[in-house]
Amino acid sequence: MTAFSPETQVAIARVRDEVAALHAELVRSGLVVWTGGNVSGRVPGADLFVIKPSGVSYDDLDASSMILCTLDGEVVPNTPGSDRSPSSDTAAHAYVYREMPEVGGVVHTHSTYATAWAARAEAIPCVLTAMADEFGGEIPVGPFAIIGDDSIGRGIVDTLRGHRSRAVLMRNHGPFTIGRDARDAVKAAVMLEDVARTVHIARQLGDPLPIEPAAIDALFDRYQNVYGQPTSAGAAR
Ligand SMILES: O=C(CO)[C@@H](O)[C@H](O)COP(=O)(O)O
Repeated sequence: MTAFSPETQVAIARVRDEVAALHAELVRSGLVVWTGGNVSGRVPGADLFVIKPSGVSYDDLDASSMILCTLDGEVVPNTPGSDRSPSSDTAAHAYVYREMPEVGGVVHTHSTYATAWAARAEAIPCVLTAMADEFGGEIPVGPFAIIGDDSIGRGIVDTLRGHRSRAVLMRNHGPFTIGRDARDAVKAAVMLEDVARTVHIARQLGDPLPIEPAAIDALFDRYQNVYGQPTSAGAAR
C-alpha cells in the first residue's frame, strides 16, 4: 500500500465518498445512460484525484470502487479499486488538474440537449438570466478530440482558460464541466443541460433575444458573490 500521511488518507476517503455519491446524482438528474459519463474530484493538499472505473454500472459504484490516480493519470497501485481500469477520460481529467490548479472537480456526460448542441458545434448563446448567473455568458464549443489520451483535456483547457463558463461543448462528443470541487462541477453539468434544453425550445418558437453584456456582467457578479446564504468564508453560494 502506498504510504500517505494521516491527513491525506482522510482527504482521500472524503473525496472517494463524495465522487461515488455524485455519480448517483448524474443518474438522478437524468444526465447519463448505461455506463456513459464520469465524475472526478481532486484530493485537496495532494497531487491526486479520484475517478470512476471504466464501463462499470452506476449501481455498482461505491467509495471503494473509485480509483485513485496521480495527476499524470496513473492509477496508484495497491489502493482500493486499483485492480480495475480507470475511466476512458482519465488522461483528460488529469490534464485539466495539472493545467488548472484552481479546478477541484471535472464532469463529463452525454446529456441529451447539451450533446445535441455539441453535435452541431454551436455555442449556446447567453439568452437566459440563468445562463448569465451560472456561466457568465455563452457556453463555448471545444475542438473535436480523440478519446483516450489528453487531447480532450487540451481542448477543455484551451477553451475554458480565461473564460467565465465552467462548461464546454466538445464537438461531436458532449459536455465537460469543471468546478472548484466535484459537486460544483456536477452542479454545472445539471445547470448546463437545463439551459441547453430551454434555449433549444426557445429557438423552436423564434429567435431568442440576447442579453446586454453589461447586464450579463451584473447578473454573474450578483449570483457569484451575493446569491444564497453566507458561508463561513464570508462569500455567498
Ligand atoms: O464518452 C466517453 C468517453 O469520452 C465516456 O463518457 C464513456 O461513455 C464512459 O466512459 P468510462 O468513464 O466508463 O470509461
